[in-house]
Order: sequence, then structure tokens, then C-alpha cells
Amino acid sequence: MKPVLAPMVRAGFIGMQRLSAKYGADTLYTDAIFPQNIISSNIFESQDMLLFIRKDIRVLYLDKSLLPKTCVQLVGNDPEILSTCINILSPYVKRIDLNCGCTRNFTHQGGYGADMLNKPESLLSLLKTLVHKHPDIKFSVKIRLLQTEINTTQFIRDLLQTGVGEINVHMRGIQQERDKDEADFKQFARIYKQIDKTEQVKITANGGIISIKDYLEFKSLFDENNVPRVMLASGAVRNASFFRVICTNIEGKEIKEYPLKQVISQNDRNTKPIKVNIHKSQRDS
Ligand SMILES: Cc1cc2nc3c(=O)[nH]c(=O)nc-3n(C[C@H](O)[C@H](O)[C@H](O)COP(=O)(O)O)c2cc1C
Repeated sequence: MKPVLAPMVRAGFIGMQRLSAKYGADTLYTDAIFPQNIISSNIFESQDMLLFIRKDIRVLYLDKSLLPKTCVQLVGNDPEILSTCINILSPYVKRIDLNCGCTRNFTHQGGYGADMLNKPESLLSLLKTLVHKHPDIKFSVKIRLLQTEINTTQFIRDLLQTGVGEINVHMRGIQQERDKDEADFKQFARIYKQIDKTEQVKITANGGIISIKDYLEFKSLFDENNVPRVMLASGAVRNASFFRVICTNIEGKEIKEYPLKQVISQNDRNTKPIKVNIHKSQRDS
């Protein structure tokens, strides 16, 4: 199954999306967006792009040619607000992801992101409502591992019952940090194998797959013809041609190409930290 580009605030900009698509990424997640910001945006549309602007700040920038692959990630927990936002997006985008994996303080304070995993019943009910209200939208949800393997397995089964089409599992726990803690490939593999075979296709693995070596280690835990779809974040920023390596099984052949041009030409203050990342990854490689 083809890999997908993870939602990444600041890193998921349009240049990154274009380059990932060029190298075979199947789905392109936008960064996490507050639905209120979409609701209060003005929409500007040209022949090839859509721009959502709120108070002179760009909230969402979509390349029309990439819309069939685009999934907008929302961060929120209010069914009415989410639904209003989805109604605004639905003429353009047919895929929506709910962020239930972000562990930043602001999500904890607001009761969304990974905090929603602490109230599984409310989350399941919210997803059922959204799926029911928006039958033309394919929903996905991005979660983390729960405290026990049994809990995560049961929770994934419950999520599948809500009608969401995809579950993206960040293979780290809620208390873990992506820069410090290793992703738990083995736990994910055990959970994946507990899920009904017909449903496995809806589960995507994310976290810690940064290099070809990581991918081969991950892949070795599964049967050759039943390797789960993977979602790349830091690995894609490091080198977007990683998508091509996974798609084609060309081991070791990476092309060094970076979306620098787009980063600089966007002249956007939000992209500054990524400029640093990309320059750094060029130095490292
Ligand atoms: C710069 C950056 C921004 C991120 N922003 C988001 C986000 O907006 N929404 C989200 O669900 N995850 C976000 N993440 C988390 C990634 O989607 C992913 O779950 C995490 O980085 C683990 O994958 P990795 O080990 O391949 O980097 C972000 C990660 C990075 C590196």
C-alpha cells in the first residue's frame, strides 16, 4: 500500500505536498487546523488554488490539482463547529481527519487532540455523529497508543464501528515525545494482527519510520503481502523521495530533492522553522 504524508504544522506546506505527491505519496494530510479558523476565513479561489485567509493570515492553502489526494486535518471536539467547518470544506475536499494525537499543552487545556483519548466514549459518539451527518466525506482519525495493548486493540475495533474509513496510529503513547522516545513497532504489529483481516487495510502506522533502515525493520514484522500502510512525517521532511523508495521497493535509492524553492518563494513567517530543518537535513545527508 502506498505511503501517505503526515499532517505537520509548518512542514506540511504546499511545496512539501507537491514533492511528496511527485514521489508517490497516496494521501496528503494538511497540518492541524482549528475549524473556527476555517469558518471565519474568506475563501479566495483561482484556476489552480484555493486560499482560506483569516485576518490577513493564511489558514489553509490547497493546490486544486492535489485535491483528490488531500485530507484536511481538524483539531476540535465540538460537533456543531466541526460540522459547520466540514460543510464549508466539502465542495472542495472529500477527506477529513480528526486530530486525536496532539499532546501539546493547548490541546490538553482545550480538551482536544490526544486529550480526547481520555474520553473514548465521547470521541466515539462525536465520530459517529460526523460520519452520519456527512455521508459524502471519508473520515479518518489520528490516534496514539493507549496505556495497554488490549485497550488500544479494543479502541481501534470501536473506532472502526463508527464508520471512519481510516485510523492512523502514531506508534507512541500519550506520554511519549517524538524526539525522545522510540516508536513501538512491535506493539503496533501485535495490535494490527489482532484486527480482523478485512479491516486491516484501514489502519496506517506512523512514527519512527525516518530512514530506509527503519522501514525495513518495520516491514520485517509483517508478511510480505500484508505490510500496513505507513504515514511519513520527519522522514518525508528529511527526504521526500523516501515515498518513492517505499512505493517501488527500490532499496537504498533515494534522490536528494528539497522543496526549498517553494519554501522561500512563499515568504511566509510560518515556514521559517522548516527552512532550518531542511537546510540541516541537507547538511546531514
Ligand atoms: C514539524 C511537525 C509538525 C507536526 N504537526 C502535526 C499536526 O499538525 N497534526 C498531527 O496530527 N501531527 C503532527 N505532527 C506529528 C506527525 O504527524 C507524526 O505523528 C510524528 O512526527 C511521528 O512521526 P515521525 O516519527 O515519522 O516524525 C507533527 C510533526 C512534525 C515533525
